[in-house]
Amino acid sequence: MANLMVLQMTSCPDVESNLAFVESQLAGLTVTEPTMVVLPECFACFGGGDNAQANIAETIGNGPVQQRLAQLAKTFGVWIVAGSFPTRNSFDHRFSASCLVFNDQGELIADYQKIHLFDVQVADNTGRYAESASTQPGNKIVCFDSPFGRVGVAICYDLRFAGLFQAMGEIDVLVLPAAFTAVTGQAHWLPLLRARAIELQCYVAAANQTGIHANGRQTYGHSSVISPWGEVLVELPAATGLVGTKIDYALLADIRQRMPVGQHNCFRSTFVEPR
Ligand SMILES: O=C(O)CNC(=O)[C@H](CS)NC(=O)CCC(=O)C(=O)O
Repeated sequence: MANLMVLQMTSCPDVESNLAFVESQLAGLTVTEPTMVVLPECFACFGGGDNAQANIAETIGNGPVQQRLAQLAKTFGVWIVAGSFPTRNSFDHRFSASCLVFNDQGELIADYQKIHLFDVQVADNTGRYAESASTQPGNKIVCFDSPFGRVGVAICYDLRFAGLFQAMGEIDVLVLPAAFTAVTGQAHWLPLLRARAIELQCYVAAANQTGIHANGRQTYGHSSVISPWGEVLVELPAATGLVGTKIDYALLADIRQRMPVGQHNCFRSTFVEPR
């Protein structure tokens, strides 16, 4: 058996207080089987503007926040899917929105850079979002094998682009850190999550930001874990905290055996090797 958990946060610009919150939540867990905890987008720093993020950017595999996450994963014996965190490289002045995956030994075993950037006008008090001004888009699809099965990674706005998920091939779990806005989340968050779960016949573990942030932005909350049949198994509407559920591998196999959409799919990806 294995557990999938999502941590809902109201992250602020202060890194230490956000990390302290993550730590306090993990400290409350009793871990007796493999457990994966998904943190939201910008878990370490949110609402402080692009400069605040640029200031804490680290190179992948190196830096104080990554060290802290590795130590938390090891101490509490959980896999951590560390939302998005700004990472730096030498070929672009902008940072990448990276999702960093640590195993329960504290090893960094995957990193994904958000591909679709939120350059969108929303009918809220922010209005115009221009993520690509500060963020460099990623260009590689990331899936990895784990005690939870094969896991695909996407971040927030990526959720809207079905082609990305079709290209992943067969996965058992989709992890999705997000900072979905209150306005767009109300309209689209759960239907999109459920659609991805139904189409891919996989669990979806989606961790969102919630509430009102330092810059006045409001995020939607409703972090949830969805079953491969598209049911919302657990959901946290507005509060911060952890929720989760066990993965039922017999259910996964049964759904795919009865309705083998992966095999019937005439548009199946040739991009990723079949497992
Ligand atoms: O910029 C930051 O500070 C952190 N990044 C975010 O909050 C990102 C980009 S602005 N948010 C989204 O992608 C929301 C997507 C969304 O809400 C939708 O697809 O409807």
